[in-house]
Amino acid sequence: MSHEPRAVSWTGTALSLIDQTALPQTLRRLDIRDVDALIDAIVRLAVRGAPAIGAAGAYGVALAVAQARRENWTDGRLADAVARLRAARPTAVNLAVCVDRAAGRIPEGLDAVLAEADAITRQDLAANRAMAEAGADWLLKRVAADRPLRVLTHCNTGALATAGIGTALGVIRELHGRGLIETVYVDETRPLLQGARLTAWELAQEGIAHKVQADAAAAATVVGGLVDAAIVGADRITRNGDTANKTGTLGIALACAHAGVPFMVAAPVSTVDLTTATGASIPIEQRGEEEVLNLIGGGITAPDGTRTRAHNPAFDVTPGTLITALVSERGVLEVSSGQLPGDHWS
Ligand SMILES: CSC[C@H]1O[C@H](OP(=O)(O)O)[C@H](O)[C@@H]1O
Repeated sequence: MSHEPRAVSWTGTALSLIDQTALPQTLRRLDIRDVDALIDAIVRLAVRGAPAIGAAGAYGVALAVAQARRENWTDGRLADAVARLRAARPTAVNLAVCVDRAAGRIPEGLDAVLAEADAITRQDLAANRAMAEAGADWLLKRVAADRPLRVLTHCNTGALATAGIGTALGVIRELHGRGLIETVYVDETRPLLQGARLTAWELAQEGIAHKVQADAAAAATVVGGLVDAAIVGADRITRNGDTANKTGTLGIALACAHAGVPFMVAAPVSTVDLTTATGASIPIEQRGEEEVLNLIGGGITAPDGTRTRAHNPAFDVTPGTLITALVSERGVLEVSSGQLPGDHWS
């Protein structure tokens, strides 16, 4: 699949986003011309995925600079808009890092900010390609099967979540391109169904065989010998290899460890946070209860009028000790064997 249309693209005067809340039923784009509209799109997951929100955040700084010029903002108002954009979602480190990179160019003017955002996009595109190849090569050597592979993935880590072909889904695309994917087990990824809606949509566009499954089925799929490997993305990776990713990832890693199935994390180095030592310090986004309860009509009301509550952490943290391979554009670290990002990617 050509990864056009891109999840995030700059039109020259506005930020054009695929509205991921409308997929798979409708492919439509949002024309974003101001910072608050972009913050809303990020919070609603109209644009989502660590590298994609990083790129969107960088172009969002350009929107803020253009808006400041149009509306005669003070420097303080511009700084406040940038700070709100940077904080739109707390877990994916890419958003803060990319907003900081673009904001650092503000003194040079709008063109310099746009140039930084373009560089971020180009770097992610190249990183996707490099990690797809490195991840596929490592996996094929590790599994050493003389047949196409059966893999499991969680959430969406494809062209919709990045500037390129994807992270974990990029590895899967590379394997498919070599004729080495038998099927992909796609976790639906409750409550927002990024797997069932977005990953299935991306795989279907390219004729990559896949089966959507309930998140609750993932452990038995792994332990039952139905997959050769699990490949997931990341939102923040700390110095010791602990990795925050979509909620449900930890359970897959535990099942893989129990079953001796390779567990691979694919992420660009822009997702590695070398300022944070362990996963205990990663801020985990807590999202609205309605996202969990909507499926059952908003929840149950007890006779005394109290209503069902919901617990909705958007991410969980997988210890590096459960990660067989961490692949980025800088190569593969066998984290569970002691190869840590803090030692190798500083
Ligand atoms: C290629 S990073 C994708 C990463 O981001 C997703 O989270 P969200 O859909 O909330 O943005 C998920 O954790 C994926 O692994």
